[in-house]
Amino acid sequence: QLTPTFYNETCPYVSSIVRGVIAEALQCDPRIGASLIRLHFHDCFVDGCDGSILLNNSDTIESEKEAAPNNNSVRGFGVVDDIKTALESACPGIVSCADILAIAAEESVSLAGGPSWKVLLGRRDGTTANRTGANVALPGPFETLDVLKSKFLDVGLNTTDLVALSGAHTFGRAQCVSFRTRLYNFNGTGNPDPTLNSTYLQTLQGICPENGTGIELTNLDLTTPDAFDSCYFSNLQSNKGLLQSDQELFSTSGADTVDIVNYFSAYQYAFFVSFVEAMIKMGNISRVNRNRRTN
Ligand code: HEM
Ligand SMILES: [Ca+2]
Ligand SMILES: [Ca+2]
Repeated sequence: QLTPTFYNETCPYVSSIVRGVIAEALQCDPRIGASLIRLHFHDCFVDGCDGSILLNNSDTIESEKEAAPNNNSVRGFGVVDDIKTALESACPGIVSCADILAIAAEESVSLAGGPSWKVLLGRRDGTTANRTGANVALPGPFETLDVLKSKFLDVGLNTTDLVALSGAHTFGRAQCVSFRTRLYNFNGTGNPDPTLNSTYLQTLQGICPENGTGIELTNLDLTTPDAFDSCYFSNLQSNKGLLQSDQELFSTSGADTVDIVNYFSAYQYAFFVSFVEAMIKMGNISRVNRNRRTN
């Protein structure tokens, strides 16, 4: 059972140490907080929050880092190493890597102006990685809302959690490959995605030429790219979601997610409350409860 007081005796300053390293890294990399919360998400969805995403290839391990949703996309491992180094000097052998990712996610959100919360701690690091699991369980930007919902349900997260957690796209960047089909030939129609604002479409076409490399970067939230706020949801209301999976939350006709988007857009505080609740649920995903669900 996880508890916020897990390191009170053994590493009382763990959170401020993690925060300090991230604050330092943010000075030269305003994107790093976004990258860190994404690592926690991609860890927890695959065999629970056990640090599995951090393991490298070896004779016995096929890393998750090279699974399709992660390869050449997730980043921040150097800062995780820096955090680990700082903690090893303050409290050697105490803090698990899975807990480092959970604390780093919370500190990243609060440093970007979002909510802060008491992170539940006491996760154990696993010794195995699951590349196939990562390919199967992690959501993709071209998936339908129904598929996204079911991937979240598989790990015990409901539709409100899906919408709230998608709000993490209020900061960070994406590569053109993650949304370029929307700009030129959407679903083989030969036309752009009709749910994409036409001015924003032109901007994005300028950033992502049809025959470009696809690794060009742009902000997930065009309004406040580095601030953790509810602009992600107001963007969706004006058809300015970057990923197809973002815009679907608002543009899928008749979907129960539309009211939730409108609510989070109108009441940033409600978004923050639901986001915290969903982050705590996500941080509680364990391999055991996943097996129980899928057996
Ligand atoms: C709902 C399903 C989701 C899908 C389909 C999705 C997909 C993506 C994609 C395609 C990218 C850009 C990757 C790239 O181009 O390299 C991205 C970035 C990001 N995602 Fe998600 N995501 C989802 C949910 C989440 C959740 C639940 C969180 C965290 C709670 C999250 C946090 C982020 C962040 C912060 C970034 C930017 C990372 C950076 O700048 O390094 N996403 N996501
Ligand atoms: Ca994991
Ligand atoms: Ca923002």
